[in-house]
Amino acid sequence: MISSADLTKPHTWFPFARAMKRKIIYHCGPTNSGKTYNALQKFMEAKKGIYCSPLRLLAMEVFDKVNALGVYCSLYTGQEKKHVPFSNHIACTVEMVSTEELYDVAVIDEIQMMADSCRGYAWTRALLGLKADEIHLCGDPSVLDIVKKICSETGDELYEQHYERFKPLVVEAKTLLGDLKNVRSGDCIVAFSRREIFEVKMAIEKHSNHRCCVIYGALPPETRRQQANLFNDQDSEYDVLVASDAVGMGLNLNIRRVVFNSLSKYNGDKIVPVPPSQVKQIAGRAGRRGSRYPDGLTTTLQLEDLDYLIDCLKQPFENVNKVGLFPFFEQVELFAGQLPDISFAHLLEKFGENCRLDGSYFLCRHDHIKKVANMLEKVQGLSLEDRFNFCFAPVNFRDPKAMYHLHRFAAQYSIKVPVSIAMGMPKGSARNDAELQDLETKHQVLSVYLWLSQHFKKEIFPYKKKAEEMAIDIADLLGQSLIKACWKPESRQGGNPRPQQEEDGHERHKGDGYRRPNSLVKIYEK
Ligand SMILES: Nc1ncnc2c1ncn2[C@@H]1O[C@H](COP(=O)(O)OP(=O)(O)OP(=O)(O)O)[C@@H](O)[C@H]1O
Ligand SMILES: [Mg+2]
Repeated sequence: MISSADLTKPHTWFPFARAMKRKIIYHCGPTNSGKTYNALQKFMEAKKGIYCSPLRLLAMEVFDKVNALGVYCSLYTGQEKKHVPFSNHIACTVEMVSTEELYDVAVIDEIQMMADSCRGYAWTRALLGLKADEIHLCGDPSVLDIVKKICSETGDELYEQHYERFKPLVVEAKTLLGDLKNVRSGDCIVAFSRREIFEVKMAIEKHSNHRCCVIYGALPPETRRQQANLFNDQDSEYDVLVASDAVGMGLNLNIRRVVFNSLSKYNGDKIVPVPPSQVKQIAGRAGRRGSRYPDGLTTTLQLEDLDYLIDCLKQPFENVNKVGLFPFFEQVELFAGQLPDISFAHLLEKFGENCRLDGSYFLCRHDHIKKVANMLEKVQGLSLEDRFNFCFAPVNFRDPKAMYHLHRFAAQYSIKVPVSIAMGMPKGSARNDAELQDLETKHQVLSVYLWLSQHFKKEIFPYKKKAEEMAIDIADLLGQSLIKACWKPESRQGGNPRPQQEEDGHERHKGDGYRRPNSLVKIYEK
């Protein structure tokens, strides 16, 4: 009989944070309502502050913005550390936040991600564990109740600050009538697979005078940023953006109208309707304050999708009643003591079956971790802790080449030889989709190398500098390739579109059924 793994009372895991009485300010509201802006003001005014971002791209954006305003700020993500001398401020990705360091002000952006089925634990950990006198949470109202409950357990004071959208989002009932010729300058066409994105780009460039930038999950943040800048730049000829839900979070883009190419997506298993919360978040990208288009519009390509769009926008934010947790290594290690002879993947499975949780928490999905654990099973000489750490490397497990390199890194690490990059630089920008995918994979591999070099002893990953240089060059080549891309996309394995990768937010809410309203509403207020 195995005794259970205890994940109850997670607030007691952070005794130092519990010894403080923290002031928590929840900036609560829909997209484009100034939540992050206001929280960042407090961050910048603080003597010592930390900003926790859902995405590398957003962390980089805050890093640039804050430094440009004269507040020295460092950047800390899984892949890079940019230390700015004399800085007392850090912009980091939420997974990287330290619960050891003391801060005056912390910002946790997109707090509703606590309920994300895969990454939720990182937000929960930040909220429970941050040692900051003042913590600003930014997000929609879906986790407000559960945050209240958590604060009553932790003994922190909670203040709410509610926001409304600066300008209402207007639904265009006309739609594009199924014809991409009807796109206009400032449109962002949203498609949910890489393949669809390139098909849309090709069709628009073939049948109109518009030129398209693209943003999707497999592109490095630097390339996404380059594409976003090109689209935002009024003087460039690139006036249309074709993007996946990778644009859904926090980015400031000059979008006049968000047009949904379709409203269903592959969730890693089957094609499902896009959940309303996500539709709202993406549609909310249109019409940002201070941008060229302060009034936002949204619509669909096909008339038959319009009802679902309106229905999603009308739905109130749902109330989440559980948020994510994942054990620390020490908790897994303690559990492993009872099962000395089983594989790591099996151990994780047993942990999942036997763990006890309080009613407000769920154990985050860890299929990705198990896949890596299985692949590394045969690599001898890795300690339990090494395996645990390798499994968190941000690898796209659907990409066999990337998995091969991760395996190789682990194998070299296990025999304690310096881990090599062993990958040549491409000769130039991509001339077809296969070459483009190759660039994406190469960047992925370098990104994993850089991540490992930050999470393991430096001496074992001595080619960090080289990997950084190569990653910059490849991101650049990807940018150049996208500018001239006009080829038909190829399928990856099996032709299924890929679900979003790690950083782009996972399926958050289940069971959002497809319902059609009877009436058509043209103006939507939130
Ligand atoms: N008081 C303000 N003065 C000037 N600009 C502002 C102000 N408040 C917000 N903005 C600008 O409006 C835009 C939207 O604000 P912000 O990013 O804070 O919205 P948000 O509520 O965090 O949206 P999202 O949910 O999409 O992250 C940003 O470009 C921001 O700089
Ligand atoms: Mg924001």
